Formats: sequence, structure tokens, C-alpha cells
Amino acid sequence: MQGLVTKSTGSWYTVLGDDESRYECRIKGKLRMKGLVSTNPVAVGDRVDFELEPDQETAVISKVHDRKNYIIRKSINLSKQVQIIAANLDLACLVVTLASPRTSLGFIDRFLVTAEAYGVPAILIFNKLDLFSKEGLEILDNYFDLYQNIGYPCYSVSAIKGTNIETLEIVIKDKISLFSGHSGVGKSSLINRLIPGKELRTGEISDWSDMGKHTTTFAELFELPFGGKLIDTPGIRELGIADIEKYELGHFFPEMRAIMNNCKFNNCVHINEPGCAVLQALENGDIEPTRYDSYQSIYFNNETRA
Ligand SMILES: Nc1nc2c(ncn2[C@@H]2O[C@H](COP(=O)(O)OP(=O)(O)OP(=O)(O)O)[C@@H](O)[C@H]2O)c(=O)[nH]1
Ligand SMILES: [Zn+2]
Repeated sequence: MQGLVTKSTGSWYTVLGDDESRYECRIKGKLRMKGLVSTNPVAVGDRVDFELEPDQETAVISKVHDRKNYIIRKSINLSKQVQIIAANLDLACLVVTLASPRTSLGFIDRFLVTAEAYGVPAILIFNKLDLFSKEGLEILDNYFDLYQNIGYPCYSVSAIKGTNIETLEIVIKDKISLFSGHSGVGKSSLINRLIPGKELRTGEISDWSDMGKHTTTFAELFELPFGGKLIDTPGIRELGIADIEKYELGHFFPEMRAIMNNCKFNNCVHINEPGCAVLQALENGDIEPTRYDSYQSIYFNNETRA
């Protein structure tokens, strides 16, 4: 039978079979994976083939279908190995707030760059709309302009009041969507809204070092009652790491990608080269300074890391 992996806890996987039943599955022997050294051969979001064991209660995964994309993070102890957090995403949703806590533009841009590098379309969801003052709403307008002009759809919602939830439902309907966001932005509250009865634990904003609150680091896939799936990644705030080479970073800023063919040098990295179309666009106001700041920040961070 075929199915979709909804949960992984190390050696056991929960698979939603195409018969709509759930199966607890294991892996036997070696599953062949193309070109990726990962600590987990099977990830949430994977489509798999599996066969029931003689006990008719558990099953064995015999094949993982090719992934259209996946997000990874470095394994904690084996630095060369990676952990696949989730696979086959249709959408990466970043839950953002402008207050309590404020999500920085740098964080948003890093998320978007990573999503581009993984080849996953991204959207921004501004939560806690009910808290926005008049000034806050103006900032929100600016952010909408900034990101929608580049091509990232933006939505504003209130998980607490239930505002604009239907709009969001239409966007994520029938897709596999990953939800990310800083602690305290209301990710769990929003998921509880989208999946009534789910009752994920929500709480007061916790200290990042408060490990007890984030014991689960395994992603989990939930079915949306109106169609589609939602992947929650408790304890994982960022979109993992994509290995981005400096020279290709500009490709992951769509507004730079659109014009960089006009740079004088074809190996231009848009830092200080003469005849750089990106720097020219920045000067003309066609590229937002905050976006270019993020570009530089990622560019130079990568240098110190390498
Ligand atoms: N005013 C307001 N508060 C909200 C809204 N959504 C969530 N909150 C509050 O923000 C706090 C954090 O919400 P959670 O849903 O626990 O946030 P989270 O992003 O899941 O945080 P972690 O569980 O720490 O990852 C809680 O006190 C919520 O009640 C909203 O739309 N408006
Ligand atoms: Zn350039």
C-alpha cells in the first residue's frame, strides 16, 4: 500500500495509508537514498510504499518515493550528516508579529531566502492583528507593500479573534504547508484555529533557553478539516539550513534575480563591483534597503562561517 508519513519518532513512523487508516511502520534493512547522507531515511511528508507485518498491526516501509523538495537541518552530533525535517512541501508559511514579540526583517528575509533555496513557495502571515494600533497598521501596510511587490503573498490574521482565518484557509487548502515562526508569535493558537479540536498547547511567551517547553523537535503532519495538510515543527523556528554558496545568494532574492543579468560582470556578487545592476537598483530605490541589508548580512555571515 502507499501512504503519507505523518509522524516520525526515530525508529517508528506513522503512515496515513491511502485507505485513510493509520499504520505504525518501521524500516527494515537499508532503504536506498539518492545522494543524501541523512540520519533519517524517512521524513514527515514522504510518500512511501509499505507492507503489513504478519501480525497485521504494524508495517514495514519498503520504498520512499522521490521527493519534490525537502528541508534539512544539521544533525546535532554528526556534523556532516543532516536530518530531513520535512519533505514535499507545497508552501512554507512564516507566522510573524510586529509586536510581542516583534519579528525582525532580517529573520523574515532569512526565512524567505531559505525557502527559495529549497524551492518552496513562501507566504507571510502577520498574526495578532487585534493588537495593532493605528501606527502598527501603517507599518503592516508598509510590510505588505514591501513583500507583495517582491512576490510573497502576505496575510494578516488574529488567531485569538478569528479574523481573516477563512482567507488563510483558502490559501492552504489542499496543500502541504509548513508553519514556522518564533516562539510566542501564536503559531499554536493559529493551528488550533485551523484545526478545531486539535488543542495544541499554547502558552505565555517562553524563554528560548527554556528547554522543558520544547521537548518535541519532531515535525508532525496534521490533516486540515477543509482539505490539505499542515506540518508543525515544534522547537524548530527556522527553516533549517540550506547550503547556499555566496555567488548564488542573489538568486534567492527574486528582485535581484530579475535584474542581475544586467550586471557588467557575470560573476558579480553585488557588493562593490562597478556596473552592478543591483547596486544601481538600490540607488534608484527599486530595491528596498532592508532587503539589501539582509543580503549583505547573509553574505558576510556566510563568510565568517566558512
Ligand atoms: N492578542 C493576541 N494574542 C495572541 C494571538 N495569537 C496568539 N496570541 C497569544 O500569544 C501567546 C503565544 O501564543 P502561542 O500560540 O503559544 O505561540 P507559539 O508561536 O505557538 O509559541 P510556542 O508555543 O512558544 O512556540 C499566547 O499568550 C497567545 O494567547 C492573537 O491573534 N492576538
Ligand atoms: Zn551585481
